[in-house]
Amino acid sequence: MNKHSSPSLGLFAPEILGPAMMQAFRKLDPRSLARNPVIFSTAVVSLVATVLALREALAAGPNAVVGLQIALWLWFTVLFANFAEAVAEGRGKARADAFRATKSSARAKVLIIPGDHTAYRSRDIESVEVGELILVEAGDTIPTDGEVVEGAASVDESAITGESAAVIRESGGDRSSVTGGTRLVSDWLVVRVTAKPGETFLDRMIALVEGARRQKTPNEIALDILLAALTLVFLLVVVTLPVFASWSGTTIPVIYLVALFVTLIPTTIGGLLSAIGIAGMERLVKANVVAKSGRAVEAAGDIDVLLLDKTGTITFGNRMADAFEPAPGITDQELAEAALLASLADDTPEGKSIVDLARRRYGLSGTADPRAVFVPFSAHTRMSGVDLPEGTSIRKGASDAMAVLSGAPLSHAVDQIVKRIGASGGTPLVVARDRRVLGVIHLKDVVKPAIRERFAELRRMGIRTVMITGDNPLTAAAIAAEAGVDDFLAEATPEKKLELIRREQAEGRLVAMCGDGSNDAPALAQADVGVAMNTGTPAAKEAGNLIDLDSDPTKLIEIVLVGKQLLISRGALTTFSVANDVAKYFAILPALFVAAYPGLGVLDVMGLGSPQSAILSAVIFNALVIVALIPIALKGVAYTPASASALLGRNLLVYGLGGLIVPFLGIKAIDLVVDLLHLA
Ligand SMILES: Nc1ncnc2c1ncn2[C@@H]1O[C@H](COP(=O)(O)OP(=O)(O)OP(=O)(O)O)[C@@H](O)[C@H]1O
Ligand SMILES: [K+]
Ligand SMILES: [Mg+2]
Repeated sequence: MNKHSSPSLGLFAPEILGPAMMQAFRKLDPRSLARNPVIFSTAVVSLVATVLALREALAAGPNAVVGLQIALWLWFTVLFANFAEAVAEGRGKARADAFRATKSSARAKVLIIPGDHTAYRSRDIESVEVGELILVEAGDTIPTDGEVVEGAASVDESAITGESAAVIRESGGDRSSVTGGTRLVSDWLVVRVTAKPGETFLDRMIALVEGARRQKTPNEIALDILLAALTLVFLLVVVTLPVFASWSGTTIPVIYLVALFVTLIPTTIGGLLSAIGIAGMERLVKANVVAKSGRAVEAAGDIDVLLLDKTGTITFGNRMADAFEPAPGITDQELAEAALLASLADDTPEGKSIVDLARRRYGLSGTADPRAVFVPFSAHTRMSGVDLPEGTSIRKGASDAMAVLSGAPLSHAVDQIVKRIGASGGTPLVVARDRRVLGVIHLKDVVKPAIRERFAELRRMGIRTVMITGDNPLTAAAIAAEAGVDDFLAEATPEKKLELIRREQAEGRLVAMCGDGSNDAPALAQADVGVAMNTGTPAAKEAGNLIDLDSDPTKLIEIVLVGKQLLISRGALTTFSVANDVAKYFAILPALFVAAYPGLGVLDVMGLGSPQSAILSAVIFNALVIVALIPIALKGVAYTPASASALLGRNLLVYGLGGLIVPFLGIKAIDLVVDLLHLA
C-alpha cells in the first residue's frame, strides 16, 4: 500500500521521540493548552497543587513530601498528554520533510504571448499568479499546479504518488491537471496556473501531514463538550467532599482534593483525543490519500452508499473509437468523413480517437475549415459537433440525445447497432448530418482489473455500490455486470447525479462519491465523502474532500477502513477513560474516609497503604495510563470487517470492563511500590 520511499518510522523511533519530548514542554504554552479543556484544567490544577505543596514545604508541614510528588505527577500528566500529540505530529513531520524535498524552489517559464510557446520569460515561481500560462518542457519539474491548455506529455509523478510509471497529461478531457513537484519526461505542455504561491497541492499536503492546519471535526468538538461537562461534574463532586468530611470529623487536605479532581476527570481520552485524530490522518496519507478535512475521514467510517462514475473510474477511461457502423444506405466512408469533421476540434479523448481512427483506417485527411463553428461536448447535452460554413450541421452523441435532436426515434437498424454495441459494454455515439442519422461510432473502454473483488469486499462491509454514467442503459448494464456493482444509473447528466446523491442523503444515508471529471464536480462537492482521482480535472480535485493520489476508485475501501478504525479507536478509548474515572472514584474514596468511618474498611477492597499513598498512587496511575495507551491511540484499535453494532458491542465490553478493572490493579500495584520505597 505504501509505495513511498519516505521512512516508515516505528511507533517510538528515536528520531521522533526526542523532538516530541521537547515539543511536549513547548506545548505547555497556555494558548496551546486552551485547545483542550480537560488538559487545560489539569494544567491549572497542577499549578494550584504546586503552590500548595511549596507552601506546605516552606511551613515544613506533614504533607510536604507527598504534596510535592503529587504536584510533579500532575505536571507529568499534562506533559504526557502533550507528548502523545507531539508523537502523532512527529510521524507526520517526517513525511512532510520528504515532500518538502521534492518541492522545487523552481523558476517558471512564463509565456509572454498566449498561443506562442516559444516566447517566454523565466520568473521566480513565487511571483507567478493564477491564470498565467507557463511552458514546461521535457526534463523540467512542473513548478506549480495547473491545468494543461496545450500539448500532451508524459509526466513522472513518483514524487507525489510514489508510482514510478509515467502518466499522460494532456489538454481537454479528464486528464488535464498537473501537480507542482512532478517532472515532465517527454514533450512539452502549456499549463495555466491554478494555484496561488504557497497554496499548491504539495503545500497543502505538507501542512496536512504536519497537522498544522488540522481543525477539530464536529465529532471531536462534541466529544470535547462532553468531556468538559464531565470535568464540571467532577469539580462539583470534589468541592462537596470537604463538606462530608468536616461533617464526619475528618479534614481532607486541599492538595488531596485537587489531586483527586485530576484523577476523576477524563484525562486519558482528553490527552489522547488529538493524537487519535492525527494518527487517522497519517494512516490515510500512508494509503496515498490526501484529506482536506478530518470530517471526511470520519464520515468515511460510516458510509452507506458509494457512487462511482463509470468512465475513468470503473473503466480505464481512454475510450477509443474502434469501428464506424453505418446506417443502411450509407457507406463507411461517408460516416467516417462526417465523424471526422465533427471531431476535428473535439479535444476530448473520445474526439481525438475518432479523428485518429478516421485517418488511420480510411486515410481521411480532413482539416478544419477555419470558418466552421465547433460545438464542444458537454455532459449536459451529451453531444458535440460542428456547423459548417455552407450550412451543414453534424452532431455526434449519446443515442437518446441524438434521437431527441433528430426529432424521431432511431430507425430499427440503427437501434440494433446501438444495442449491440451497448450490450458489449462499448459506448455507441450516433452521428447525424442535418438531423439525418448516418450511423454509429463504437467507442471501446476496458473495465479495470480486479475491481470486482474489491466491490465484493465493500458489500461485506455493508456498503452498496452504484455506478453512474452518462452512457446509455445497455452499456451501463453491461459494464455494471462486468464490474459487479450493485446498481447503476444511466443517461445521467450532472444534475441527475446531484439529484441521486441528495435523494440518498434525504433518506438518511451517508454517501461517498468517486469521480474524476469536471462534470462530477458538483456531485463530489455534495457527497459526504468526495474522493477525487488525482488524474482528474482541477475542478474535480477542488470539489472533492479527499484526493486519491493513485487514482484508484477501490481506494475507498482503505479510506473506509481508516475512518472506521478512527471512530472505533476513539469510542473504545473514551469508554475506557470514563470507566476508569468511575472506578478510581470507588478505589480512592474508601482510603480517604476510612479513618472517620472504619466501616468503610469493607469497601476498601484494595487495602491501600494510607490515604497519602492512595492519592499519590492514583495520580501516578492516572499519568502513566496516558503513556500506556499512546500505542493504541496511534495504531488504532484492531478492526475486522464486521457489522458496526457487533464491533461496538465487543469494544464496549472489552474497553468498558477493562476500564473498570485496570485502575484497581494498577493503583494497587503502584501503591505497593510507593509503600516499598516509603514515598508516602
Ligand atoms: N466527445 C464526445 N462527443 C460527443 N458525445 C460524447 C463525447 N464524449 C462522450 N459523449 C457521449 O456523452 C455521454 C456522456 O458522457 P459523460 O462524460 O457525461 O459520461 P460518461 O463518460 O459516459 O460517464 P461518466 O459519468 O462515467 O464519465 C457518453 O456516454 C457518450 O455517449
Ligand atoms: K483522569
Ligand atoms: Mg466522463
